[in-house]
Amino acid sequence: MSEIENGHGLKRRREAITGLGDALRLLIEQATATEAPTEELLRAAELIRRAAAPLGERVRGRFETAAADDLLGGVRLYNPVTGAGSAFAPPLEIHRDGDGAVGTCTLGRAFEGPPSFAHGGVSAMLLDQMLGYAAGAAGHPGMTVRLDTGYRRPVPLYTPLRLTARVAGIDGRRVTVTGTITTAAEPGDVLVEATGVFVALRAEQARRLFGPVLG
Ligand SMILES: CCCCCCCCCCCCCC(=O)SCCNC(=O)CCNC(=O)[C@H](O)C(C)(C)COP(=O)(O)OP(=O)(O)OC[C@H]1O[C@@H](n2cnc3c(N)ncnc32)[C@H](O)[C@@H]1OP(=O)(O)O
Repeated sequence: MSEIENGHGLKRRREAITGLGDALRLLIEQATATEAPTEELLRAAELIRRAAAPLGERVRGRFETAAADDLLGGVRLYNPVTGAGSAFAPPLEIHRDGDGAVGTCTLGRAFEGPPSFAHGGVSAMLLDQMLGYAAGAAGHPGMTVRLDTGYRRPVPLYTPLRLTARVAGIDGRRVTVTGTITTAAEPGDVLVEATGVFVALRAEQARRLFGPVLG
């Protein structure tokens, strides 16, 4: 019997995944910001390789969902933007807000593009997720077919950010969603704005793209 077949086991595993994600994010932040002696870097690399080895002993294949995830219930612990278990995710926390969505996150050194500011691709990634969430929350989930981003001011690192998204229009299978990034302290001062187009998949497209995953 799988160790997570009862509810308690699942809760414990999700907490463990979140704990591992937190540790990995700390590692990435420290490893990116460090000016420690070279010997320390060599020692850390060896320790990290040793820590990674047992995790690699049982892994899932490309089309297998994580045992702790609930794909149809929207639980994606390794999503690279929102996933608590993802070393790569800030993670961005998103909530519904009226007819739209609001998100919060703080970006560390690993997301740096121009010195002391976020990489533009990172802003686009955050907004893609925000806009996709707002489309889904409005009952029109789809895949991104277009994402236009306008960079008005650089996005500062180590600063709490606020992101917004709301559906601007629906045209058949196409949903247009707009969104912004500001700092939490100055929500009226838009740093990045985006407009995305999301397309609802036809049944045949969903089968072709996700059949191997959904089974
Ligand atoms: C609380 C609930 C929460 C929910 C949470 C969810 C969070 C999830 C957040 C996830 C967020 C992250 C999300 C991600 O990261 S999604 C990952 C990134 N996106 C992709 O990989 C999508 C790749 N594209 C495709 O596979 C195809 O284009 C698909 C299959 C989507 C459509 O197939 P196809 O291309 O063959 O099209 P169609 O014949 O079916 O027709 C479709 C309609 O769309 C129009 N069209 C096409 N392209 C464009 C374009 N560039 N600009 C404007 N319109 C375009 C097209 O003209 C047609 O319109 P119409 O002629 O019918 O009027």
